[in-house]
Formats: sequence, C-alpha cells, structure tokens
Amino acid sequence: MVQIGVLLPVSMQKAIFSETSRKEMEAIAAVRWNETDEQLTEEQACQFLQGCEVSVGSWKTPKPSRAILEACPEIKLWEHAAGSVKAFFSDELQGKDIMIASCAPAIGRTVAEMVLGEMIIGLRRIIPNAQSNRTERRAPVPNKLYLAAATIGIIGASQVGRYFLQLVRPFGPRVLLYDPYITHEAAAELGAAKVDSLLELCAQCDAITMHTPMTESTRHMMGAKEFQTMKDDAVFINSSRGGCIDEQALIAELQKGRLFAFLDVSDPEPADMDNPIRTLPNVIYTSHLAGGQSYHIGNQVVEDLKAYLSGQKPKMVVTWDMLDRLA
Ligand SMILES: NC(=O)C1=CN([C@@H]2O[C@H](COP(=O)(O)OP(=O)(O)OC[C@H]3O[C@@H](n4cnc5c(N)ncnc54)[C@H](O)[C@@H]3O)[C@@H](O)[C@H]2O)C=CC1
Ligand SMILES: O=C(O)C(=O)CO
Repeated sequence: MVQIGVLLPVSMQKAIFSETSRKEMEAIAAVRWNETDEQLTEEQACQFLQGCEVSVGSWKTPKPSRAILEACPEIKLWEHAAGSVKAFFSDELQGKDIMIASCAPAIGRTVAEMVLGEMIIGLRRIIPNAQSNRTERRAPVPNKLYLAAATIGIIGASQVGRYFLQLVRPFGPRVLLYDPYITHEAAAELGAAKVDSLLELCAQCDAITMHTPMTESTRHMMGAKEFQTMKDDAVFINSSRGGCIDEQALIAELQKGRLFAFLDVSDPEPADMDNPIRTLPNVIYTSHLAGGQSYHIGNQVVEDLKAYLSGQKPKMVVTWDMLDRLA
C-alpha cells in the first residue's frame, strides 16, 4: 500500500477531514498522521516522511524543500491542503520530479459562499439600515436592489469567480466579467458577458467582486479612476488580495459615503489599527476568513489521492508555466 504522510497539525486535520473522509483515506493508503499540534521543523518533516510517496501539507507545515525531497526521494506528490502554492516554486524545486497539487478549487467554494452572502446584504442595504435603527425609531427603508434586478461584475474568471457565478446565476442578475485571459464565448458559456474594459464594468455594475491573483498586472488594478467610476451606492467586495486594489483610493470614495465595501483582505494584512477600513460605517472588514478550513478541502485531498493512485491527475496540478496567472 502506498504510504502517505499527513504533516498537518492535529487541529487542522480535525478542521478539514470528516470521519468519513479520514476513513476513506485510510482505506486506500497507509496513512501516517502527524500526532502533534506543533508546526514540524524541516528536520522533523524529513524524519516523518521517510518512505512516503505522498505528503499532505499546508502553510503550517514545512514546504517541499530540496532538503526534504532529497531526504525522502520516494515523494512523488505534494498535496497542498490549502490554496496558493506559488511560494513553493523556488529554484529549489527546479528539476525535481514532484507533482504539486493545490486545494484552491475546494477553498473557492467556501469563498464564493461568503461573497454571495455579502452581495445580498450589501445590495439590500441591510447594514446601514440596522446601524440607523440603533438611534432612530424607524430608519427609512432605503432604495435597495434585488439580485434579479442588479448588474453585477466579477473581476477574474478564477475558480472562486466561477463558483460564485454558479451560486449567483439562479438569482438572475445580469453578470459582467472582466478577465483578459477568457474569451467572449467562454464567458458566455459561464453565463456572463465579458467586458474588455475594467472601467466599463465599474460604470455599469451595482456590485463588483474581485477574484484576481496578486501579480504584476493586478497590483492596484482597482485604483482611483475605477473606484470613482463606480455607481453611487455600489457594493465592492474584495476577498482576493489587498494589493489588488489601491486601498487609499477606495478609502477616499468610502469617506464620501458613496460606496459600500466588504474587505476580507488588506494591504498590509492585518490592517493597521488606525486604518479607516476598521471604523468607517460603510466597510465591513473581516480577517481573511472567506476561505478558511472546511471539509471541502479534506474531501478534495481524498479525491486527489484516489486520482493519483489510479494513475490520473489530481484536480489541480500546478506547474511552472501556470504561475504568472495564478493566485
Ligand atoms: N480570502 C480568502 O480566504 C481567499 C482568497 N483567495 C484569493 O482569491 C483570489 C482568486 O483565487 P482563485 O480563484 O484560486 O484564483 P485562480 O488562480 O483560479 O484564478 C485567477 C484568475 O485571475 C485571472 N487574472 C489574472 N490576471 C488578471 C488580470 N490582470 N485581470 C483580470 N483577471 C486576471 C486569471 O485569468 C484567472 O482566471 C486570489 O487572489 C487568491 O489568493 C483564495 C482563497 C481564499
Ligand atoms: O488560498 C488562499 O489564497 C487563501 O487566501 C487562503 O485563505
């Protein structure tokens, strides 16, 4: 039986593996579980992974370093029980015969669910109304929008963006998509209309959600011009990376009371204590909790292992050529 080493600390194992997925994994492989809640050192990981063909790690475990791969030459698959794996691709990995799989698809579902909730809450003006009801006997019912009547915009046809599209489609909004790497036809198949200009998306949408990776081309892509072009009272949601937006430019618009923002990320992260996104009434700032840990991740780990053991590829194998477009 193939030997699998699960480097994850016990608390994370509990958060992502249900009893069922744990048993499923034990039925298909000889699983060595890390029995501590400590973050293993690279040296401990080298010991732990002796004889293993698959390693299951995350951010709270050592990365697939040259030292580990040389000490444990049987390792062929490094399963990352989390999202972005870009940081793994250092020169250390060049020439190493290892497949790196990411659980970004599983995390995407969790993020998309939160974005859907935020968009509904934002469009219905639930938060300002409830805030006013703290001091007013009956705060006026504001002009609010239902999803079916709204035009919404997605920046980045990413996995999160696509899951979000799946979730939101039944509500019937008009959906615009901005992503230079997708064709108009592919966008239409997803149920969205591709726009070629970000400003056009900003001008037309009642709510915009951002799902790009942090790259050279996305740094501050939502800047002063874009935020100023957004409609009054539009909702802006960022659960991607803080650096994808010019936070100061957004704050300037928020201070005019024009927009309502949900920010799950900031730049830097966490935001400084005196950052206005913590106190402005028209911002909900959360501490990078959209993805989190869920059974979706453990389920994907098991599915990926099954695929690997039957000679197929895990759901998302990340290769060098994908990195400049990836989160
Ligand atoms: N808040 C949280 O807990 C989480 C945040 N994230 C973040 O969400 C974002 C999306 O993640 P995934 O869905 O995994 O991304 P992904 O890697 O699946 O997709 C990235 C998408 O961005 C598009 N893109 C690249 N450059 C672009 C540009 N200049 N303009 C427009 N689109 C561009 C690509 O074509 C691709 O469709 C990432 O920043 C990721 O780090 C992901 C998971 C959890
Ligand atoms: O996977 C990611 O990119 C995350 O932000 C995890 O929360």
